[in-house]
Amino acid sequence: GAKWAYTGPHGENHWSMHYPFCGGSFQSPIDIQTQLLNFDPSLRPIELQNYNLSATEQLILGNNGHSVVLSLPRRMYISSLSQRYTAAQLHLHWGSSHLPSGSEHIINGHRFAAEIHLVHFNSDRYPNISMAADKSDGLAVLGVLIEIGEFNPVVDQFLKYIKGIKYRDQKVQVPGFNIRGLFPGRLDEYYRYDGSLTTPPCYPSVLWTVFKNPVTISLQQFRTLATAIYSSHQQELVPVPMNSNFRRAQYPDSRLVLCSFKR
Ligand SMILES: NS(=O)(=O)c1c(F)c(F)c(S(=O)(=O)CCO)c(N[C@H]2CCCc3ccccc32)c1F
Ligand SMILES: [Zn+2]
Repeated sequence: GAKWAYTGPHGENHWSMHYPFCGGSFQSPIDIQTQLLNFDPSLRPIELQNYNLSATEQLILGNNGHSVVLSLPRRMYISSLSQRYTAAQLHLHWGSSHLPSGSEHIINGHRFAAEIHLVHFNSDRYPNISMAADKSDGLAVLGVLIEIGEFNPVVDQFLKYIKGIKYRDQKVQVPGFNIRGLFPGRLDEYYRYDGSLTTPPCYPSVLWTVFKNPVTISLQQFRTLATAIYSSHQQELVPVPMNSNFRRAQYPDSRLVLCSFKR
């Protein structure tokens, strides 16, 4: 599709020119206002199957010009939703080295340092993610908020290879690891709402789950994430650093944001 960016003439205020859904309803991310949440007792703990990958499994870590993306094997899936949602990839959104504030979802106006998204598609109904991406029940994305603090040894399982994907379209192989370790301890405490892809084509096709409890990465790890990669190709004359790759909060409209926990 047409090229898009987070700043400049192809920045988010221009996305709807080539991607009409970006100007539509049910857009993500949003500012989660905790005093407006609706507790929903039917929201069960998230159950993840086959997330503990062996080191003999090789994953592809890539730079797609918009984010750092880790491919995930299809045997990983979410089993606690009404239909099976099979893993496709995980990617991150972050700030810049002098502004460690780049999560997409914000809580009461507070932006966290970064955010991990694990993208899944409804494999009960669609053969692959491309067929699912524009369907209202097509995708389920799990969001994990990241704040600066203790070093994160699980994030480092892929972050330590980031120097191999400095430029757009570069890829490296990464040994498998326990992807469950990227999540906070409590998979029963989360926010839930109907939203969209946060990048073009912005399809309103995502069942969003954002975990209440953030995880940490160290300031050094954050600086590596925020300074190591470029959204431009290696042969381009002007290297474009990749940082602040987050979309601003969208209008909630009349959407209800549910939560799986009281207080
Ligand atoms: N924040 S977000 O909404 O979760 C989110 C991103 F931010 C993001 F950059 C990507 S992307 O890297 O593919 C860049 C352009 O879509 C995706 N892609 C998903 C949905 C679109 C179709 C597709 C096809 C194969 C694999 C992944 C995906 C995305 F879902
Ligand atoms: Zn994302």
